[in-house]
Amino acid sequence: MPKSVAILGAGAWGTALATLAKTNSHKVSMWSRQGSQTLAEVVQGADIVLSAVSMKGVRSVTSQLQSLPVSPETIFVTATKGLDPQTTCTPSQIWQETFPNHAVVVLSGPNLSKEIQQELPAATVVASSVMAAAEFVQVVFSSDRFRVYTNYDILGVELGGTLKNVMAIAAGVCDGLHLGTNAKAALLTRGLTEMVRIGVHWGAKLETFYGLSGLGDLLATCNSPLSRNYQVGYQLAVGQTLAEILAHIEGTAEGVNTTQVLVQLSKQQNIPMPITEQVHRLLQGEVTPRQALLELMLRDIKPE
Ligand SMILES: NC(=O)c1ccc[n+]([C@@H]2O[C@H](COP(=O)([O-])OP(=O)(O)OC[C@H]3O[C@@H](n4cnc5c(N)ncnc54)[C@H](O)[C@@H]3O)[C@@H](O)[C@H]2O)c1
Ligand SMILES: O=P(O)(O)OC[C@H](O)CO
Repeated sequence: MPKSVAILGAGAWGTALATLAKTNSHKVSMWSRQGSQTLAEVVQGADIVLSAVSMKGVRSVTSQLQSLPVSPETIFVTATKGLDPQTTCTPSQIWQETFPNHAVVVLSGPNLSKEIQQELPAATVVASSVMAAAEFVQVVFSSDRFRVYTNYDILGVELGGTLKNVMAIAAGVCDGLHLGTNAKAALLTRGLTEMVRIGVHWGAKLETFYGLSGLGDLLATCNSPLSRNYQVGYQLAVGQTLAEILAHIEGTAEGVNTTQVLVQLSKQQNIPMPITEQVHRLLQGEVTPRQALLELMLRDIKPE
């Protein structure tokens, strides 16, 4: 039975998700700031409203939607991977706070949009406290090239996709400096430890970080030149400035803003995040990539 899917944000990810829903014969309408249709027209009668706007647009889009008549049955899906710099909220927290009576679903996983547009196989996770809503979204997007799993742990699924962007910047640096496979394995493993440490402290489930939305997305993003966050790290390592990189990058590298928010929170809450801290200092221009590496290697020795 075809469903009506409204996609907000016509960037790389919104467009790829629209393709997946259309391939399953659903009725898809898209909204973007530059588009010809109004937000009201696009969301009218939608079974699913899926947001793939970048973090900086989430507040503005939710508040525009709040004043529109949206059916109480409509499910909101968020596919944004970031943290709000003003409130440090995750995107799903903003959606749920704006629409407390609606089901909110997080969609997150190892999903490089260019590979999905090339029709390569991929898997993802849809998480919600309302399992019927997660299952509805699962059916709408599942196909022989996109395998969708459900999960109850909204926060864990959302944080996996968000926190790995910081590690992807570090991984790009690692590859740009040609530090080798041993170094990369150490970085990703210790990076995952850091993601787990803060995520579990905030209430996410440990096991979620070892699934598709955690380890899965970490592996995809940290090993692919298609990742914009990886590109930021790689280009810093080969001598470009952050301003030069951001001026030329195609799309959004959420990890730059996420690092800022995370460092602030980890300091306030006294959670050690050494890799994130060095990524932050590098993005601020306080250390060179080689100095950041040395700082990490020369930390006090300790048990694993
Ligand atoms: N591209 C991917 O492979 C991929 C995969 C999974 C998740 N994501 C996540 O999805 C989000 C979007 O990524 P993308 O690659 O599509 O980025 P993009 O830069 O290609 O697109 C971002 C979209 O957000 C919109 N937007 C930004 N600010 C807005 C505002 N104030 N009001 C309304 N719309 C606004 C832009 O117009 C654009 O349509 C990011 O959080 C990203 O981490 C991306
Ligand atoms: O291009 P990136 O770095 O935003 O990564 C895209 C997706 O998050 C990969 O799952």
